[in-house]
Amino acid sequence: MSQAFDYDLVIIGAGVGGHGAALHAVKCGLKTAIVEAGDIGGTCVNRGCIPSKALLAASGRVRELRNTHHLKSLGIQVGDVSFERQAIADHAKDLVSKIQGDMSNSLTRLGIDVIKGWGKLAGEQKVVVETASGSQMLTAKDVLLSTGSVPFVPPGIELDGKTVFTSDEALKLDWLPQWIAIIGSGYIGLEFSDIYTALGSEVTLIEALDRLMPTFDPDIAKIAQRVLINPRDIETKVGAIAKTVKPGSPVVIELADPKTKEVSEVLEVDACLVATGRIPATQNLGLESVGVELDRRGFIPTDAYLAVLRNGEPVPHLWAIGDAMGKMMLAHAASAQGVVAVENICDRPREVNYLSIPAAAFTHPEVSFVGLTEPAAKELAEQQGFQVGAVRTYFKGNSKALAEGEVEGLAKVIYRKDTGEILGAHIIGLHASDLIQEAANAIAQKTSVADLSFMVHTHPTLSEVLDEAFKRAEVAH
Ligand SMILES: Cc1cc2nc3c(=O)[nH]c(=O)nc-3n(C[C@H](O)[C@H](O)[C@H](O)COP(=O)(O)OP(=O)(O)OC[C@H]3O[C@@H](n4cnc5c(N)ncnc54)[C@H](O)[C@@H]3O)c2cc1C
Ligand SMILES: NC(=O)c1ccc[n+]([C@@H]2O[C@H](COP(=O)([O-])OP(=O)(O)OC[C@H]3O[C@@H](n4cnc5c(N)ncnc54)[C@H](O)[C@@H]3O)[C@@H](O)[C@H]2O)c1
Repeated sequence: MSQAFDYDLVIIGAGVGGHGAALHAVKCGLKTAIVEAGDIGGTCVNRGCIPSKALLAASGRVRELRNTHHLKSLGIQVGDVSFERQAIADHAKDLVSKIQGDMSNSLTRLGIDVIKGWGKLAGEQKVVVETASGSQMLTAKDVLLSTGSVPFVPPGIELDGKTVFTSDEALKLDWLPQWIAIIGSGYIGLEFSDIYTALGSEVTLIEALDRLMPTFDPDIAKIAQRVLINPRDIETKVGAIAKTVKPGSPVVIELADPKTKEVSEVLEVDACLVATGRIPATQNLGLESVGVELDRRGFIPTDAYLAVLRNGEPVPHLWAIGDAMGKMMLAHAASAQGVVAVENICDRPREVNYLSIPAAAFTHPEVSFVGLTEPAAKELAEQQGFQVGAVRTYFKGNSKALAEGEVEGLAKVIYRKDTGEILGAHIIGLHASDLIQEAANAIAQKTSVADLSFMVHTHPTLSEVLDEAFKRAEVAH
């Protein structure tokens, strides 16, 4: 370490992004400190991935055990299935404390200084931390910003945290409303529709765009509508914005046309979950002390190497990752960026390949994807002059899915017909979130579908759904 600085690296924000960066920094021999104003683990561990997956796991079991038709087809009968709301909530809470504790221990075990307080830049290579016992100035050769994001609440929507709330409160599962409106059909809207309907609530899903799940590949969205929405107690309002939401009993929601803003309908429900996206937590970070301006949407501007930009040029020794820079708001994207930023700090230039980063919605069944949708792949093909192939394989033709009696599902692989390179893969079906990894690795390594078709998959497994797609792809020789 250079003697001129307190640390080689100071990281502001100990979410999964900051944590991943800190662990890699130690591996690279950097003397590291991490500053955290709230709970170690940030959104993902405390108010995101972890508690939501715990609620999905428990509510998913309730759904499964109440599906007498499915159980009967396997020769099983069960009596009445009941659950304790508070016990399910405690499962999520306990998991959060366990993982938060494990993360804190991993930092201290590796000799990383954890400084509790609000961190902000105080000029180049300087961070000031407002701690409970006063302010502390730190100097560092490099500074990494990983301050994450918070829920976005559109104007006109009033939160009270009890009847109108965001995922921050919903994850506590303090009560189960009989009728809940969920605004937004993105990841949070979809996962919470799964949780609430499994536990017996009626859901009204409100989406501003003209189709539900607007970011999914159209074929997948169609099946998702058929298996995740239609058979459940979910009413949908598509092409409608929640213009105003007033908390209380009942919660009153004015729906309006997104273009004219004219009120078209008024709903009275027991509760409302606002799941309309997230905004970066980038205020009061002292960015002005180094002359950096946030972009139009409040994200920290960065280049491909994750260096923070000032008037389009990298600021020396200042880096940003994760939800705060907003390239892909996912936990594993944030930690991958953390590793890449540290590599760049160590003068080993590296970029993140976003096309190979998979994403999943952990509904029942799950939805996952990596790379481009078919319309996006076709657009690229037109620009670059190549042909796109798309193969679809169905879970109903897979022995393992048949044995499980879980046959709803589709895998779709989109590829270049000339090179066989995979451009995108999309799956809906049992364990889709695990299955997508093979396609993600293939994209990262540019493996052709022709080569993948020779790789041997265990029989009988769900992985054969993708195997069949690789074998059916037609690549020019
Ligand atoms: C309900 C929900 C479910 C989700 N599920 C998934 C999922 O299944 N899979 C997935 O990949 N992603 C999921 N996400 C997204 C995921 O949580 C985020 O992408 C991820 O947490 C981003 O990590 P980060 O490190 O960039 O930021 P964060 O996790 O938000 O961490 C930032 C940290 O910085 C701290 N901080 C901020 N400013 C300062 C400051 N000035 N000084 C000191 N500390 C500061 C904050 O307190 C926070 O702890 C989910 C999100 C939500 C809301
Ligand atoms: N499984 C996962 O990986 C997972 C799970 C949950 C959250 N997340 C992350 O958290 C972030 C936030 O999730 P999210 O679901 O809130 O955001 P999102 O951006 O995925 O979806 C928000 C949806 O709300 C709609 N919308 C916005 N304003 C509206 C309005 N006024 N009325 C009606 N509809 C409106 C949008 O059109 C969009 O479809 C995402 O970026 C996601 O990456 C990931």
